[in-house]
Amino acid sequence: MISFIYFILFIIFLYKWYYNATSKARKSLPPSPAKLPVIGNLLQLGLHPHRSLKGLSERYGPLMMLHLGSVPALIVSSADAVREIVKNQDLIFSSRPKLSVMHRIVYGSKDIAFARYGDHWRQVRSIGVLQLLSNKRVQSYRHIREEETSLMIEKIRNSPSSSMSEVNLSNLLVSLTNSIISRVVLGRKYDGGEESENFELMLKEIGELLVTFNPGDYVPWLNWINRVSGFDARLEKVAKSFDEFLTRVVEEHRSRKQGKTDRDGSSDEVDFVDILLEIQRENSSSYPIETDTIKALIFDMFGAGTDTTFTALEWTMAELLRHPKIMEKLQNEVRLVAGSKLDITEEDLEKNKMPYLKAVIKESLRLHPPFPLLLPRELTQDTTLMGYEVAAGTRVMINAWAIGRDPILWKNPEEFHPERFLDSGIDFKGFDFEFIPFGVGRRGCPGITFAIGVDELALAKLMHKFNFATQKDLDMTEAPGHSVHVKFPLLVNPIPHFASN
Ligand code: HEM
Repeated sequence: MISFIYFILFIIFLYKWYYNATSKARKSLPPSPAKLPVIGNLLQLGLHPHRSLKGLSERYGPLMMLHLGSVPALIVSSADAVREIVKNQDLIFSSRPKLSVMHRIVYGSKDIAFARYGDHWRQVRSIGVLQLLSNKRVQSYRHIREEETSLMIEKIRNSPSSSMSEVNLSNLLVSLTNSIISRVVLGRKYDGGEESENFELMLKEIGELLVTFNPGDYVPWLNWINRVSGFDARLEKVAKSFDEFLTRVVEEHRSRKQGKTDRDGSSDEVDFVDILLEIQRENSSSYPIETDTIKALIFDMFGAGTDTTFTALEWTMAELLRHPKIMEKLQNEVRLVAGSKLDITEEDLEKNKMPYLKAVIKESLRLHPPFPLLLPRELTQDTTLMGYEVAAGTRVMINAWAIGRDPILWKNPEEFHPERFLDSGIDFKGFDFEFIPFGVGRRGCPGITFAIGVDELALAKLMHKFNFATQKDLDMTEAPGHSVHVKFPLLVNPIPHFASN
């Protein structure tokens, strides 16, 4: 009998010990919503993951762990957690996961945006920051921004429907950003003709593949679905066409350098392809740059640069159309600076001559960051973050959209109120963790100067030249996707402003 009692006591002891040990371990993991077998929390992401994740983080906290199929994902939804990452652990949070579509398109992640952290990324990032996107280089393309924005104004003015019915402003903004990036990167525009149509179709197809749910990225043994559904075949086809296009672009630039051909209608200025080929020719670095890397970098400039720059402008215009008083205040500022001049130039934007314009763009980026979840990161080492243990290999998603609407950080966060940025000193360069539309740390966006240069000038010119009938009930529904657009194109009624025309 006594041995039986000892046996029971021993079992109770074992149970208590096991319970304590496991609950201790459980306590140190970030909280997690319940998950389904195989697919984990994938269904909980919904069509607009930034919104669903904000809802979940209000229940589970600013650091939570989800399981996207078999991929563990840490969701970061507070400025404090971002501060802790950037200040103390940036290095181990600076890699990217392998995403199959991008990996195939950019030659096995040889670009900047999707390269894993390491020597290759350091090399291409420094080329991007120092050679392609430096302030000086961006400044040298000023005439392209001025010409293309003037062309957009002309198109609106000459549009047959102008002042009578609707102009599709979204299309014009896409075409503006595409034209600027094409001229800067490739040396010429692709507008009109078969080549341009193919180019646009390729970009569209890649965009569609990127937003198509890819089960193999989350549950590797479901990879076969992509083969059966035709997804893999589509990806192969567009990757091949894009490679053929980029090969032609590179060859054209090489032979032009050797004096073999003249480019029709293009200027002699140096574009990004010229710069990259020059770096390859010089071969001065210890890390020679392959032609595939050049092609991957060209893709990056389009992939990371066009959609985002256009989306930021589109949301800004959408908010202005809904807020007539704010639009009027902005028009007054721009028209006052322009004075009797017929055209706004970049000089008019220098030295903070248009503080309200800057505040309007910031406020729009706060409410509508084009990449609401930034770009995904991957943790390279086991770590402890704010008391929670997180394992190497965990995907990290930072909800910039939720942070920009956090009521603890922002007064009336859902309101479009640009005045909050006047005299506040808060900027988007990655040092103010409550406002991070361009990301943070080592992997933060290197294209800020480029993007803001285009957006400020385009917005100032639109405000200078036109009045727009306001649309208080404008549909602000978001389209699903990695970069989040207004779902329906902006149709506007521009009325030329007499004094500035
Ligand atoms: C309003 C416009 C833009 C927005 C909102 C934006 C936003 C972002 C964000 C959120 C990231 C990820 C940052 C992170 O992981 O912390 C990023 C990365 C990047 N962006 Fe931008 N971007 C814009 C325009 C541009 C432009 C115009 C270019 C180039 C022409 C560009 C090139 C890149 C590149 C190369 C990366 C990858 C950086 C890396 O992984 O090291 N972006 N951008």
